[in-house]
Amino acid sequence: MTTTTPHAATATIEAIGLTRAYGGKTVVTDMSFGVLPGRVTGFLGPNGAGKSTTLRLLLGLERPDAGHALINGRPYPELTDPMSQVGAMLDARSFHQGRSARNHLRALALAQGLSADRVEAVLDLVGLREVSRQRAGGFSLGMAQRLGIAAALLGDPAIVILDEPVNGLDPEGILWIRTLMKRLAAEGRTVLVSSHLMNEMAVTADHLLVIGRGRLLADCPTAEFIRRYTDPALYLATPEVARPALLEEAFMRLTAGSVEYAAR
Ligand SMILES: Nc1ncnc2c1ncn2[C@@H]1O[C@H](COP(=O)(O)OP(=O)(O)OP(=O)(O)O)[C@@H](O)[C@H]1O
Repeated sequence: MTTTTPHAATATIEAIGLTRAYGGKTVVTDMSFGVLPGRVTGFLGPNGAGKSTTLRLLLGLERPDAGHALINGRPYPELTDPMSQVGAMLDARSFHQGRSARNHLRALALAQGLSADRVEAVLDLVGLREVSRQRAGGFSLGMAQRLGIAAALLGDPAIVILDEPVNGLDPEGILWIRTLMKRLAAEGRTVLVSSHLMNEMAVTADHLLVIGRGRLLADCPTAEFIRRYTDPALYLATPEVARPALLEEAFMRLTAGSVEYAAR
């Protein structure tokens, strides 16, 4: 494994030896990393690599078999005002299908002691005001993603965790989420986003955590990852401005032995 960034004291998300097994199969193994504020960190891995499981462990939705995870220095269940510290979207469609978008957000705000003003603020932020009285169950995937992000941002958290936020979106939706993630990072927030879309991560993520078969394979800036894992001849032959496009090649080379469902 390559670690070029030491676990700085300012990491707001920390995984320390996280390990999780299902039915005797270990899917996350001794995973340790720190995520820093002020940049977008991409969490990359092939299908089944353990990305979602790791995110659930960070958020206290599952208990690790070994190791632990810290959010702002504390395990998630010990956070006093969790939605104000960390906002997450793990599954865009996890809302009550019959409720309007506004009522869904109001219920979340009420449960967390957040003001109703925050509901209006996030509706504006994600561009759902016009449709906020419509039944969320009838939303398109793009609208559902926006609602999920609105819920994640309800508490104005300094840490934002998004699991595959651009999956299935049209170019306009992808551009919107990309711009939002960069803006949140520029505001000094910690942004951790999982994806298996290389082109997207190449232009969005400043830093990468790459995993394969439940193990951390790389933890370094995106540009360094590309330089390190691309075929050297190809890297040198590629103009600097085009190098983000090499992320896929670098990723494939690094994770070649870690693909769970490869065609043989
Ligand atoms: N609740 C569960 N019970 C049993 N096995 C599980 C459970 N959740 C995940 N797994 C298994 O753990 C492994 C890692 O799954 P996980 O969803 O974390 O990977 P992922 O990297 O997010 O994959 P994808 O990109 O396909 O969503 C997979 O083999 C998956 O089948």
